[in-house]
Amino acid sequence: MSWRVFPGSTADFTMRDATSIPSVVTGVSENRDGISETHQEEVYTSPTPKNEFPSSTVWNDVQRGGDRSHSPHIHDSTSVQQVPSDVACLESITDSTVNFLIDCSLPLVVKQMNPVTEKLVTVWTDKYGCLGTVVNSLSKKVLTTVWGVDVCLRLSFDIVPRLLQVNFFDNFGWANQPPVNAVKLYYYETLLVEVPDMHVLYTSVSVVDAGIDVPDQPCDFYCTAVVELISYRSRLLSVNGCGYELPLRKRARRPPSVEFRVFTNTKCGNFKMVYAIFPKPRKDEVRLLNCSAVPRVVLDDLFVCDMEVDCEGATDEHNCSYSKSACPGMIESGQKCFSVFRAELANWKTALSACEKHSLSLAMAKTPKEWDALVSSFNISNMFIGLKAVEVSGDLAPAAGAPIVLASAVYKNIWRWADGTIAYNLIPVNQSVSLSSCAMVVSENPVTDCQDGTDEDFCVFGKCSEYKCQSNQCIPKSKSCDGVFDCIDGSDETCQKDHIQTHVQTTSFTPALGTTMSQWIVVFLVIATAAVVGMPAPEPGLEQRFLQPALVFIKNRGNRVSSARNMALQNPSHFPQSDVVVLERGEGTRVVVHLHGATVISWTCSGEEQLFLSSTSVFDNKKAIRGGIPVVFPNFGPWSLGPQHGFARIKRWTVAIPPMKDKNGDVIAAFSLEDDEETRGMWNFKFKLVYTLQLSEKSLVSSFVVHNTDKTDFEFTCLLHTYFRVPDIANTSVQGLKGLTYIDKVNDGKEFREEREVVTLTENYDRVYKDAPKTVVIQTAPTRRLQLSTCNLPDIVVWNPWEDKAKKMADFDDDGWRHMLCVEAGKVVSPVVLKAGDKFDSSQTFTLL
Ligand SMILES: O=P(O)(O)OC[C@H]1O[C@H](O)[C@H](O)[C@@H](O)[C@@H]1O
Repeated sequence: MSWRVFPGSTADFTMRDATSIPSVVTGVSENRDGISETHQEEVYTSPTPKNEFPSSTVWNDVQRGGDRSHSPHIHDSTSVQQVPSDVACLESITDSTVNFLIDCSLPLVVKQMNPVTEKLVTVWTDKYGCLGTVVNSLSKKVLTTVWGVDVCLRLSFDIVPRLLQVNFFDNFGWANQPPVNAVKLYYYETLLVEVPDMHVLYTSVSVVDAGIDVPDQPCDFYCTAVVELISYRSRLLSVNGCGYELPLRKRARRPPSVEFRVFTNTKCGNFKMVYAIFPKPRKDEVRLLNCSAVPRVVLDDLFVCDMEVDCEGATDEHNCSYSKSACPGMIESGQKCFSVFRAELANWKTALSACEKHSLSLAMAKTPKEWDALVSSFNISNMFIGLKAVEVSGDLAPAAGAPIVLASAVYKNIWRWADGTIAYNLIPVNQSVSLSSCAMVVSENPVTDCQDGTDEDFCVFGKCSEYKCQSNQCIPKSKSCDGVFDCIDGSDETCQKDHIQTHVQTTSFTPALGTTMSQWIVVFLVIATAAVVGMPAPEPGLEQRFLQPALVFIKNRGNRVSSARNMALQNPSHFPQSDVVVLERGEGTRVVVHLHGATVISWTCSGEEQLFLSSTSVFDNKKAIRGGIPVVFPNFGPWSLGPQHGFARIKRWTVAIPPMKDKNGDVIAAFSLEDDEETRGMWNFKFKLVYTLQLSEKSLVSSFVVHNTDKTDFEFTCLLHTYFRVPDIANTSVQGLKGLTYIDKVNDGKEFREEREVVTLTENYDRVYKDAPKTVVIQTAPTRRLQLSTCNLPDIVVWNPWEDKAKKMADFDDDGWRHMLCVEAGKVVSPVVLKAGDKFDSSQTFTLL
């Protein structure tokens, strides 16, 4: 059976409440040949249309990661909408495929086969919001959501099995198949994403095993593909970093599309496919994407910590494991910092101008050694290099058969390194390449001897009389704090002018002094294939070989450093400067506090992040932050007077003591919260909370003090709700709880005695351990242990929602439960009774062992 709705078709579509019970009605439509056919359709009718669509739980699910502030509504359930006469919204429906075109200015109604009942399910959009959702009528699960603003996008699907979650927005989306009971559930599935002309599709596919590995064949893999659809004739699909055949196929049709297919014979577990479509940059352009509107689930998969700057402000490369503190957001190698940009560069000149546009210099190599060092350092087989062009005389011409493809045919030059060695394995300078990037040196110790121009061919540092970024890049003053990221590390938009002024030094980044770059020619080589796994450590002695800033290269999109997942969000530059306070101890040790709830959102110790922060956490200064260390006060758990866990975590705190270093280099800061009309509306007492953080080399002390500033006594419970970041929940444990009585909140609050020395978690876990010892030890990774010492916080809650509950939480990553463990010290079993005028002191100390 196939369907097509023509302009003015007689087929009608009933708007209905998806939560009501469907009835089956017969409808009329026309098939591809224009012949009327009758069909059965599930129609939902509801006398009282609801405002939620289709139900809050499902809607929240769809919302995950998206920043969709307005909530969709459903039309009058009784109204009948017709496809407008001037647009054919619905292209075709076959028994296996629905194709629909969304025009955002018009209401849209389409239909889809219900794969289970094989009856049609009506699909509708919000009238002018261009929202469409396909709901599986049996499971009530949203299968598809389309959302457009002014882009029309065509999507088509094969039959979508119930367990496939598909979230398509106008230019990004994701589909994933969640594992059920840790058993793989595969169908033959195809998703087609059609990409408009002059756009680039970024996509990634990951297959994560659902717990059952075939021996010797671990299933997990992660691939990122950048698919350029320049011409529909081109069959090239650029897929890098995959040791497996990627189930992606480019279709030679117009408009170009990419097919993602999972085969039933795949032995592994669930999969995820994420895509984003962006306009293709012009050839001479390094275009950074405005990632602020891209959901985190998409960002994480496609861009974060892949050693390549994709987003404005380089927010995707902040706080990555490869980046040392000397190179914020950049790759450090040989005492230099590199940023790699994706660009549509055809030749050296466009690379150079693209680099200059970012106030950076094109990196160059002078010797084969530098070349080798860079190749090995970045684990890339081919790159662009800088060479000197020298007039050739006959006897210097390359020997016959030498593996040299020289541009000399064009320029009558031969290419040599600065030390005179002939450069081999080159391709002609005028060879155009379709996909490339440039690396730029943006930070280095000042090369002062270069400034007189006598001894160096290249010098990338000069005076910065303008605005100096924290990354040492020099940009025009007018570009700082103008709402646009110009510094690689985004530091020009933190607007800490005073602070930064004091750091402006006499060196910065301007192109060559003394010698112009035009004396050199850079040849672009195209990467064939390479897999980059993490960031290789620089070779010993590398710095000596880097006499000069190195070179320009293109980089494939390598495997992601999974441990860096989501960590970009824990970088303070993600937030308005007024919202976060940073306790910076140096050497990669710092704490970031969001003033919303005085929530510690990051604690890095020697560069290693200790805290989990959900990538779908909402930062709207209203909702509690999901992760870090929220402060729970004056009530732990559900509260009849106000929100769960009280109001402290959702109030804006004041900075009582800004970050200050003591003589040991430790950093202290304090935050306070006092009662106001809103708090008294829930809990009618006057109070003052003082929350002090002290960051040492290996420890973080959080002291929590409650002052009763009221004339009457009050009672409260409180807790520091720490989310630890763990590579794998399976490898975590808590020691020191043996013999304690615990309240099992997932078992009707019954009490049990903990018999285990080493408490591990294998399921939804929500236990309140009463009267815990002052010290427990938390194993957050096989090689990472922390000690938790408490004072006046006698109870310890151990919590992990596990898979099902995590999925139901809108602000929790689907697989976030694997990567977090909450160990929460508090006073929750019995309340603190605090007399008028009195104070309650408590603290917790985490020390890395
Ligand atoms: O979702 P939230 O309100 O942040 O609460 C998260 C969790 O906090 C604590 O660990 C409680 O013991 C749990 O019962 C609760 O689910």
